[in-house]
Amino acid sequence: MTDHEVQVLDDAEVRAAHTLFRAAMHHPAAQDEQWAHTRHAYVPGRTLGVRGGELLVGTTTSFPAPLTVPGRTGVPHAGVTRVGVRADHTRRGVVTELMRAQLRDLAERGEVLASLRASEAAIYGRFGYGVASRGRMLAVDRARARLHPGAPVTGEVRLLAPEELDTVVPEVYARLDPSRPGWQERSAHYWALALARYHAGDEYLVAAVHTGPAGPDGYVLYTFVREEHGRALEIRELHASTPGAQAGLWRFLLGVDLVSRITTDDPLPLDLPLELLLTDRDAVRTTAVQDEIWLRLVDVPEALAARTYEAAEPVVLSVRDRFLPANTGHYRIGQDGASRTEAAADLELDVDALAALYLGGTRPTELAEAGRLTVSTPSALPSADRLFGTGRPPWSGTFF
Ligand SMILES: CC(=O)SCCNC(=O)CCNC(=O)[C@H](O)C(C)(C)COP(=O)(O)OP(=O)(O)OC[C@H]1O[C@@H](n2cnc3c(N)ncnc32)[C@H](O)[C@@H]1OP(=O)(O)O
Repeated sequence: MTDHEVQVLDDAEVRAAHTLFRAAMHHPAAQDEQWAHTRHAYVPGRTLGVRGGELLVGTTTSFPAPLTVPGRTGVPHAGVTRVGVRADHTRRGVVTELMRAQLRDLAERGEVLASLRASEAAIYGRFGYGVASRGRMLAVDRARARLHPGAPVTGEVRLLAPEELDTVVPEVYARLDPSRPGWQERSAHYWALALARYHAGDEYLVAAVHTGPAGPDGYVLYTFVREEHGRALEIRELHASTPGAQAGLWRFLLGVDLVSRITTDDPLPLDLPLELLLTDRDAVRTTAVQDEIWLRLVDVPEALAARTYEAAEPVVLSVRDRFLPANTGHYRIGQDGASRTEAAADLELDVDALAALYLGGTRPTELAEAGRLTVSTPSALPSADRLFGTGRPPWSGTFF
C-alpha cells in the first residue's frame, strides 16, 4: 500500500492534467487553439489524478472504444492514454496506484478489456498488459515499385479538399470492415484527439478516399517529409476493407509525383500484401516490426467468454493475476466457449501472457518456448494453439 490517493478530476482540472502529461512527454503546454480541439478528447469523469499536497503529480485518462475480438465485434473496451507522472515524483508508486484505480473504474463500467500504446515496453507488463498485436513499418522505393498487371481494379481514388478531412474521414472509417481482431470503434472523443494531433503542427496533411462498387471502402492520410535525397510521402493512416481498395490506394500513392520514397508513421498490418502487389518485391523494405496493441483483460472470465475459439480438444488454463487477484483461477477453453472450472490445469500463465495470445497475435507455443507459459499436459499445447488461432493477425491501425 502507498499513501497516494487517486481522485477523479473535474473538468476544470483536466487542462492541468493535460499539461502534466505533456511535460512528462517533454512537450510544452498546449496552446489555447490546440486545447480547443484536445479538450473534447477527455471524457468527463474518466481522468484520474494523484496530488502531492496542492500539486497534481500524476494522471491518466480513458475513453470507451468497443473492440473487435476473434468472432465478435463491439466488445466493451477502454482506450487508456495520457499516463504521466511529474519528473520530480517518479518511482514512488504513483502510476501503480493510478493503474489500480483505473482498472477498478473500468471494471465497474463493465469494460472487460483495456488497451494502450506504450511509450516504453518496460512499464505495463507489471499491470497485466501484454503485446496483443504488432505491425510493420515500411519504406517503399517509388522508382522501383510498380503494381503487377493482375492487381485488382475495383474503383477510384479521390483527393479530399482540406475542409472535408474532419468530416469525410470519420464517415468513411465508420463504414469500413470491422471484423479484424483489434479493430476499434472511433467515437467523437477519439476523433477529437486524432484531429487535434493532425492539426497540432503546421504539416500539410492530405487525405484520399477509395470508392468501390459498394461505396467508400478505404482511405489514406499522409504528409510529406524532406529527406536527404528528396522527399518522402509519409503515411499517417491507411485502412482498406477490400483487396480492390488496398490495391487502388497503393496505385494512387505510387503515382504521386515528386516523391522518392513512401514511408509509414504508424505500423501497418503484418499481413499487408504489398510485396505481392508489386512486380519487384525488393521495392519494399520492412524497416521495423513494432508493438501496437498493449491489451489488458480487465475481467478475465467475461473476456474469455467474449471471443470464439477454433476446433480442438478443450484445455484448462490456470491464470495468475497478481494486480487484480479476483481474475486468478482456472478456465476451461473449448470450441463451445470458456468458463471457470475447478478442474486441474493443463497450462499455466500470467494475465499479461494471456493478453498476448487473446487476439491471436502470439501462439501459446511461442509463450511456452519463452518460459512464459508452463505446460503440465503436453498435448494441451497444440490444442491451445488451435483454439486461440485466428485466420489473420490482429491489428488496430488506431493510435492514441
Ligand atoms: C499509455 C501512455 O500514456 S504511454 C506514456 C507513459 N508516460 C511516459 O512515458 C512519460 C514519462 N514517464 C512517466 O511519466 C513515469 O515515469 C511513468 C508513468 C512511466 C511511471 O510512473 P512512476 O510513478 O514512476 O511509476 P511507479 O513508481 O508506480 O513504478 C512502478 C514500477 O514500474 C517501474 N517503472 C516505472 N516506469 C518505468 C520505466 N519507464 N522503465 C522501467 N521501469 C519502470 C518502477 O521502477 C517500479 O518498479 P518496482 O515496482 O519494481 O519498484
